[in-house]
Amino acid sequence: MLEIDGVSKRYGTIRALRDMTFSVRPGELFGFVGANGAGKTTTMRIVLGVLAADAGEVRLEGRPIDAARRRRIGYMPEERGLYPKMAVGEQLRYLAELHGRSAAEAKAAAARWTTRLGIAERVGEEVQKLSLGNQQRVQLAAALVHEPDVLVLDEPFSGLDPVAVDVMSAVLRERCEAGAPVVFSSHQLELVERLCDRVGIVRDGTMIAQGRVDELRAGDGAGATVVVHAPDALPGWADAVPGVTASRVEHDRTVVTLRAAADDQALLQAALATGPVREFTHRRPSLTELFRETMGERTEAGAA
Ligand SMILES: Nc1ncnc2c1ncn2[C@@H]1O[C@H](COP(=O)(O)OP(=O)(O)OP(=O)(O)O)[C@@H](O)[C@H]1O
Repeated sequence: MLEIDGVSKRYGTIRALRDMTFSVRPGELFGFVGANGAGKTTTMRIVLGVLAADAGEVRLEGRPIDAARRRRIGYMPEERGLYPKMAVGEQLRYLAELHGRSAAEAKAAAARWTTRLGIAERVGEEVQKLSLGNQQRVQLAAALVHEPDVLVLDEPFSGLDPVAVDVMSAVLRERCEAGAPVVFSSHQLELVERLCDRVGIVRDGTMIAQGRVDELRAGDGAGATVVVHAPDALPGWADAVPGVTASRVEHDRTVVTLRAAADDQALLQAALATGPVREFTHRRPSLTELFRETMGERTEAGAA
């Protein structure tokens, strides 16, 4: 189990993290989501010891994390940490050896992961000559090549094509099934919803909601999502209706988010006032909708 417990961090006057607390269990895929600047990268850097926390503690298997335990983590940093002029295979073997693998183990692991990640033909090429997506595959191989017990990945899916997304997803799932706690940050919320066992939503350096997506849906602050097909309605017709926190157009429908506990009758009346209403159905909010709702709620709470 990887535990982040009450971690705080300032950069000068900026409070990047405030009492950041969450844990990732063995065999669990944890999605770490939040707006730009929310504190995800800072948290991951502290887990890896690249940055020191001002307060709080990171624990692995119940013990404060130290250099030896950190070597058991596979890390994909946001700034990506490869040597641009080194050949792919050489680099992976070097990184595995740096983490204590023998030369033979390093060679076998480099071959295994480059094959698994579809970059076996690139092993002799300099990293800087690869496309960005392929560099990212090498970066994932670099995080895996020492057979880590834990994975911490900063936006591993950004910039990947759909095939690479599938490969990355399958590899992360496999690592979980092998018992590793895996945490990754992402702005691709559909992907996070599809892939993750649990999700943590971070805002202004603190965790404001965490759990399975269905738990977040059932939470006190979760609103309702209503799909309305009112063909004669003008754009923005739902915006001023009491209880509505967001609305957007999806194909020919309006998808409306209602504040938790808000009544849908005002919305129905507003829809009927525009002309015929062909559909008025509640649907389970997606993680994207829950995220917007959570953010909106906090903004309102913060403004109050
Ligand atoms: N080296 C630094 N010096 C000063 N401020 C920093 C530094 N690194 C991050 N910050 C600030 O700390 C806060 C948290 O940044 P962080 O990079 O952790 O967010 P993030 O959630 O990873 O964002 P993104 O989704 O944009 O990658 C932001 O306000 C950011 O501007």
